[in-house]
Formats: sequence, structure tokens, C-alpha cells
Amino acid sequence: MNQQTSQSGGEPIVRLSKLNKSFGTLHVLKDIDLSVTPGEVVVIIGASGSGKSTLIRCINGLEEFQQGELEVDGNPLKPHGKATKALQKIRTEVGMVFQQFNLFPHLSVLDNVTLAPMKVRGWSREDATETAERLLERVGISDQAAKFPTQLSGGQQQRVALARALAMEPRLMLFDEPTSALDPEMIGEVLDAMRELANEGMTMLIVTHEMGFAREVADRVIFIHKGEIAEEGPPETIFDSPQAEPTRNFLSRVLKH
Ligand SMILES: Nc1ncnc2c1ncn2[C@@H]1O[C@H](COP(=O)(O)OP(=O)(O)OP(=O)(O)O)[C@@H](O)[C@H]1O
Repeated sequence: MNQQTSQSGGEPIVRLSKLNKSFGTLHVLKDIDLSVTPGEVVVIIGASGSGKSTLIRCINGLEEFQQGELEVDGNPLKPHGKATKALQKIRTEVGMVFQQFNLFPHLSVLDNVTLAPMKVRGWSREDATETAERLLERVGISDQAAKFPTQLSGGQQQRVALARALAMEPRLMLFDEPTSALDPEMIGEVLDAMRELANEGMTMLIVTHEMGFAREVADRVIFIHKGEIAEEGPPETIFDSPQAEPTRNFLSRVLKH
């Protein structure tokens, strides 16, 4: 749970209204309304194929949508919007951590983290390196800075991906199943780094199948069913007394394991 609640609130960083997204004839997101306020940690849960990744990817402008409104930190994205100024701004203000770590294999850990601040923000190598070293220290892998991604474990690579996203000083962090490609013993180290970030007041929107983590860290849990928000609320309500039948069915399936 976010401990810096005094920082929470204010104008939403993310605002979606009646957002609709289809792939051809497949209607994947249906009239999604969602606001995320500064400092809030929102966890999205739902069955495979329910539209969670697509939602996250729309917010980052990686997928275009067909109808509705979407605004990230005051930057409006239009339906079918492609290379707009707002989209460029969103890309620089939103950090994203994917299921696959997506590191640049030919660059060292340090260079993976310094690249975007130098290229996109125009920082000097010295400033970018100083920031990168601090972030690598923070996620517990400063001793790996000179290595290449393939020399690292999955958990270490994902922590580099987190440091790389944070190096751009994002206003919002999006996570799309950041631990599902990891061996079980490495999941904890990535969740620990995310937990710390949440405690520091970062605004986070997280898709995960880690229900224990969701319960502990989320300010709000959203359950998506077949492209619609079926239910949302504080974690204790969603997990202990879900109201909607699809939520109950889903949780009874996943919590059994
Ligand atoms: N690029 C695409 N082209 C066509 N269909 C797609 C594309 N991306 C996703 N889909 C379809 O959209 C639906 C929602 O997919 P999405 O990946 O958003 O679900 P999800 O809830 O994130 O699932 P999972 O938990 O398995 O990752 C699925 O039916 C999927 O097959």
C-alpha cells in the first residue's frame, strides 16, 4: 500500500472515457472508463485474453483505439491517433516494463540505462551515468553494470528494465505481467523493487497474476472481464467479498492454486 498518501490525489494522470478498441472484428476493450490519480497504485487483474495488455498498450500509445477519450498527464490521444506531439510526450513521460525484458542485447547494462536519457532527454553522458549508477544501486544490481543482458538472470534483467524505465524520470509506470516470464525464485526480487517504488509514491498501473502482491500493494484493484471493467475497488473488497459473478469465478480459480 502506498505510504505517501499525502502525495496522492489531484488531477488524474491517466483518464480514459468510453474507450473502445478492436482488432478487426474482435472487440477487445468496451467502454472503458478509468482514472488514475498521482501516487495511486492500480492493479489490473482478469483472465487470459480479457484485454489487460491491450489496455496498458493503449495508454502508452503502443496500440491505437477506435473510440473514446484517453489523456495521459494532460496529453490527449485521439482515436486512430498516430504520430502526434501528444503521443511523443506520453512516450517520454510513461515508463513501461514488459513481460519480456526487451533490453538491448548489444549494450551493457549501464548503456541500456543511459541510452534514453542521453538520446531523448539530451543529458550528458556524465549525468546519465550518474543517474544510471544510482538506479542500478537502488534495484540492487550495481555490481552488474558492465555485463551484457544475456549474462544476467531473468530477475536481474527485469530489474535493469525497471532502472531503464526510471532513468527517464517517468510520471507514470506501466507494468505488463513483469514477473510472468521469470523462474519462481526470481519473482520476489522484482516484486520487492516494485513494492519499494510504490512506497516511494510512484503512480503505477500494473497488470499481474500475482494476487498476493496485488492485495498488498494496490490502492485499487480492477477486474476486467471480456474487455469490460466488471468490478473495481480496494483489494480487501475485491479479494474478500467480490460482488460480480465473473470476479468470484475468476478468483476461485486462481486462488485455488
Ligand atoms: N495485435 C493483435 N492482433 C489481433 N488480436 C490481438 C492482438 N493483440 C491482442 N489480440 C487479442 O485481443 C484479446 C485480448 O488480448 P490481451 O493480450 O489484451 O489479453 P490479456 O488479458 O492481456 O491476456 P493475457 O493475460 O493472456 O496476457 C485476445 O483475444 C488477443 O488474442
